[in-house]
Amino acid sequence: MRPGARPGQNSEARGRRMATKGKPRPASASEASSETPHQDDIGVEARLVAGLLLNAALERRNGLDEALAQPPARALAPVDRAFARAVAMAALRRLGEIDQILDRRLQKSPPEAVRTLMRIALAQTLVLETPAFAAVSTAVKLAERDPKTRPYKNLVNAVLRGVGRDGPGLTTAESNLPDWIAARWRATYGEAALTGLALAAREEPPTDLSLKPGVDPAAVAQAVEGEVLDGGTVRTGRRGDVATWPGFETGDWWVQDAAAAVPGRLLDVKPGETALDMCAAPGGKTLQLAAAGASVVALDRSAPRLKRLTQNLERTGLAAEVVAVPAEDWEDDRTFDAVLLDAPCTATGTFRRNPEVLRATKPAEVAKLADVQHRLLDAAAERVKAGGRLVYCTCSLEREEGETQVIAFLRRNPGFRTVPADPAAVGAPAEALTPEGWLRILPSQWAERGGLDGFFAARLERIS
Ligand SMILES: C[S@@+](CC[C@H](N)C(=O)[O-])C[C@H]1O[C@@H](n2cnc3c(N)ncnc32)[C@H](O)[C@@H]1O
Repeated sequence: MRPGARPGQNSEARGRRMATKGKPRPASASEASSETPHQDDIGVEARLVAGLLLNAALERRNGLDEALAQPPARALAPVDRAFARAVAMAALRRLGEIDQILDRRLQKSPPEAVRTLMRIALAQTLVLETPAFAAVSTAVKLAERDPKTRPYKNLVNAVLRGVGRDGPGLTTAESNLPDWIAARWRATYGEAALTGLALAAREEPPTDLSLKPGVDPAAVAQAVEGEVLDGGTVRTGRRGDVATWPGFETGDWWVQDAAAAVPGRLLDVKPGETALDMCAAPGGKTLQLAAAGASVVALDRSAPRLKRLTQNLERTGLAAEVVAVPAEDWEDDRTFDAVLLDAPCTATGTFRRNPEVLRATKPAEVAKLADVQHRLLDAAAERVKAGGRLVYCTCSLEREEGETQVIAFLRRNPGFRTVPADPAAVGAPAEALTPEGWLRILPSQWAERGGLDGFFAARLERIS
């Protein structure tokens, strides 16, 4: 299989049997340690934490990462913690399908804590292909442990054994998307694209690396058993802690999804130019601009996130002036040849890497963030020199955070015009090009190569 190719990616979104056949997969993507042991050796504590992580992700944005830093998860050995995270991520990606299977077997909905135990067990058996005896016996032990779930111990046992005996039955990939999101994407992109998005949302993505100038992509690809994509990104299906991979310590590359690398290329900075990255942390795009030889100023309102940017600069030996400030409040009168606005957004395009975004995003947030983007775009425009470029991008699939922003911006700012993108020149799928010359990258594009995150990007130029 090619690096990052998705098992089952050609299957129908509807009416598909859920289990992925074939060899058991390792415990997960970037989340899993390469030391993941046999999953049947891992005990009930890891499963308990998997349930906590799943529920934290369902409750709040960044809930999973926050819960990973809390005592129950931190008390686990690293390998058990990696397993717990992998199970929670698998459950999140396939939550709708798992609930379809459960609901067919349950006459009435059990308490949430019981459902959690069963979700966690089915994520193991049907997605990670953990041996059924390990997943079922640990679920029953966990049910027994808590007075609230104890009365349901036999139900848990019967349901899980029933799925093991009879198979999961038909499930639909679209069931994994919240209804309001599916309805939105259907209306915006059409039924076929929705199917592609739903299929993309089920799978664990490959890892993409952007390289420092002078580093040979073929050599990196060989070292990480990957391939070089159009645009120069190296893609690998390798799992485990990237800090242990060849070239990390020496700063030869940084992790950046193939789509996230497109806006930086679209800005097309030349050595000696000045560039402003207005929402820069954790810095993937700042590194690109610095690597292209620009003199870069990187702003972000979040000092903790900028710490990661500074670490990334140090590791790669690249340079930028870093300022912790809300971009619209930056008291500095410089203007720049190139300005990048990678605006805060709902991040719905990143659902492959962060499946929780689909649960955490609420409809009202789209409008709220669109207001912030509007304000930041106007602040960005003021920083562009005459004849200079502005790239606006978001990792959202919502039109209000992409196309609608640029349409409204060009109406407000007749001194700017679109410079049409050339997808091949920036490593984007050809089908991402819109009639206006912007890029609308969908996670369902490049499906045969393992997909990519969703992004919107437009290149604008100040003509007066
Ligand atoms: C999409 S992320 C940026 C990712 C970054 N460009 C990269 O490639 O690594 C958006 C960033 O905007 C920052 N942010 C939000 N509001 C801001 C504001 N008013 N001014 C500056 N940064 C802001 C957030 O802290 C967050 O780091």
